[in-house]
Amino acid sequence: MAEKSKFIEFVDEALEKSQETALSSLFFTYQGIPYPVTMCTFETFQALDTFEARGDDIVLASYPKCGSNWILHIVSELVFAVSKKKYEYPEFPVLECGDSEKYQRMKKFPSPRILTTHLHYDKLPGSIFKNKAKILVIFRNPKDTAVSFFHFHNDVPDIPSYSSWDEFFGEFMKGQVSWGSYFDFAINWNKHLDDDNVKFILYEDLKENLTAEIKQIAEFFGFSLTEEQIGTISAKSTFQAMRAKSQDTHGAVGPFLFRKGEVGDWKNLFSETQNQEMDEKFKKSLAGTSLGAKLKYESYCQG
Ligand SMILES: Nc1ncnc2c1ncn2[C@@H]1O[C@H](COP(=O)(O)OS(=O)(=O)O)[C@@H](OP(=O)(O)O)[C@H]1O
Repeated sequence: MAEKSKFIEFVDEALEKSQETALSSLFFTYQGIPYPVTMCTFETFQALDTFEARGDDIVLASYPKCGSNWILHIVSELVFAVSKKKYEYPEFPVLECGDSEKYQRMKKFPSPRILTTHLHYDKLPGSIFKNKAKILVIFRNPKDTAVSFFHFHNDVPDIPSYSSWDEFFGEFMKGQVSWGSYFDFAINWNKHLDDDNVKFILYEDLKENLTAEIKQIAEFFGFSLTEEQIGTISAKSTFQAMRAKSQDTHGAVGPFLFRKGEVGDWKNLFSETQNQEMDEKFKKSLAGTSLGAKLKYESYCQG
């Protein structure tokens, strides 16, 4: 049997810890943001300051459930296409997850290193900016994000469940979920989406025109690929293709992580009152901002 990847090894350990963790003790707070004790530690956050980014690191930033694994797959395939070397994850790719020694080990990893993160913009290690690593940030509409987050908790047998969608919705709106508030995350990123070395993409655009978006991602990272190569990567990056392989790539959690992959699933769970509450929150926090426009809220969250 093939050796377990670092990715699956880490996920399996987190699931094991989750079995013994009640929802009420799932989170610890670091610098005002709740994180799951099953994946993050205080010591690792302290050690994060020692992380030395490189100019050729590839940083993939997102709030949970916005398509992090999707862009990780796409970018890994792009790296593979240009280097002809399969990108192996020497560590669990989420920068802030794992033991506190990981940043020392990472010093030895060859470039380009692909790092994913759910950290809010102002919590990212300063060396990422100082050394001008490129950051691809993916956003998804907040209603589908919340629904995906809820299902992940309640569908994966070992992860602590909420008593109901209504309970989860309340916690999501308060930002009392892993990696904190979607809206704070968005507000934090809003001013930086047009910064040098930052590229914004929208889950819904990726869904609508995968090939064109992959081309743009390749251009952003300076990867030169033929139309044919882009087409091949696009075919391998559809929801169906990724879900079919999810057990091999992500272990037991795979089929739960690649759950539905649709736009508009929120219509199956949101009540009218919840719709109004989120629309109001969006209006107060993001409407009229650059990110607010980029999210195309009216198209994806209303009607
Ligand atoms: N290829 C492709 N096409 C469309 N949608 C996709 C794809 N890959 C992942 N996904 C969907 O992304 C959701 C999981 O998001 P993340 O990978 O960010 O999750 S995590 O925060 O890292 O756990 C989760 O959304 P839901 O299906 O709505 O739950 C995944 O299905």
